[in-house]
Amino acid sequence: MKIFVTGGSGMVGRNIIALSSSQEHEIIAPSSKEVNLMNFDSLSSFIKSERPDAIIHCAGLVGGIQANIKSPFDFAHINSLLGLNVIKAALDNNVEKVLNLGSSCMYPRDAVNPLNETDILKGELEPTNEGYAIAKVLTARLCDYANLQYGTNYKTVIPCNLYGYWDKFDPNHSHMIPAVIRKIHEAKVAGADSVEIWGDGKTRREFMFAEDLADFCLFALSKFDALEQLTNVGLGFDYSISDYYSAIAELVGFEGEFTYDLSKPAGMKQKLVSVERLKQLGWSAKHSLTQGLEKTYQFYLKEHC
Ligand SMILES: NC(=O)c1ccc[n+]([C@@H]2O[C@H](COP(=O)([O-])OP(=O)(O)OC[C@H]3O[C@@H](n4cnc5c(N)ncnc54)[C@H](OP(=O)(O)O)[C@@H]3O)[C@@H](O)[C@H]2O)c1
Ligand SMILES: C[C@@H]1O[C@H](OP(=O)(O)OP(=O)(O)OC[C@H]2O[C@@H](n3cnc4c(=O)[nH]c(N)nc43)[C@H](O)[C@@H]2O)[C@@H](O)[C@H](O)[C@@H]1O
Repeated sequence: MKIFVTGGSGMVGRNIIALSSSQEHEIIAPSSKEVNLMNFDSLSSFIKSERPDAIIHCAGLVGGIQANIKSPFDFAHINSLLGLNVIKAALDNNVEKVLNLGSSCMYPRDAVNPLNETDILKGELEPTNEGYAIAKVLTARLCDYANLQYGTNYKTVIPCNLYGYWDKFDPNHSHMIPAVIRKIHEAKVAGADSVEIWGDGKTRREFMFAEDLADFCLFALSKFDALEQLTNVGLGFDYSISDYYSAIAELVGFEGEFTYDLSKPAGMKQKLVSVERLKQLGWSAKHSLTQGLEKTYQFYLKEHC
């Protein structure tokens, strides 16, 4: 299968490309310099000339809670335009399959956990990432509407939080796990006696190793007709922020104390996605938290230290 991976130089995209090399797929993954997805005409002519069998839409402006709070307009504008362009260009060029990546932040902030795919748009969004969430809902709905109006086969997966190889370790953009790996590593190297936790540590999150999501995306393309319109991709369990800090401190060998900065934003109290549809497909993630953290820390040491 010829697959156009948008966002191929990002964390999820690079994990998909790394995994697909061992399978019989032809992957095309231009960077934004080669094909700027914000430019509809260049995107559409790229698809017209390459004629992919499928698109996995990973491209986006993506970041942690602090990045989303700082740039709500950019997160809404860029992610909406990317979604509009990719789905319209796929439609115009008769691309057979689109696998669109949503995010668990698109669920209502107060929805009962675990979050079901039927909960989308049933309540107010989380203010810290509302712009990004609106863009994600828009793109998912565009896939639904294209299928209704034109009989296409465009589907959306909704991953929980992710971490892993090729993650962002810059604290201005990082999600929690890469930020905490860097923070605790630097504290250990500096001989610091404490590390600060954002919030009270009681917030809960579900983090999946990105290589496992990449494995699911390729699995989903092979079972595309069995896929529902919306499918959560998660672990089925979560941990508190304090649990993550303790697991990373143990991995790094940091024996200091933790302090709590309650002025820091905590976002949604919990974002655990239901894995009922995932179980029906017969897929589950391979890596435990310990295994995923170990691989990510080794990657950080090799690439960033
Ligand atoms: N990371 C998470 O925790 C998480 C959780 C749930 C869902 N997701 C979703 O998974 C997908 C991938 O996330 P990620 O963590 O891999 O993001 P990432 O590492 O930030 O990668 C984003 C990619 O999008 C590309 N991109 C951005 N603007 C572009 C443009 N105008 N034209 C072409 N390419 C453009 C970037 O390419 P350049 O570098 O060339 O600009 C980059 O390769 C996103 O849709 C995200 O919403 C992520
Ligand atoms: C999947 C992503 O989820 C994102 O929300 P969200 O899980 O809160 O994003 P994260 O930045 O991963 O934060 C997760 C939780 O970890 C806490 N946290 C504790 N220490 C730190 C730290 O040092 N750095 C960071 N970054 N967090 C930290 C943070 O307050 C929040 O409650 C959305 O903003 C994105 O748009 C996207 O949807």
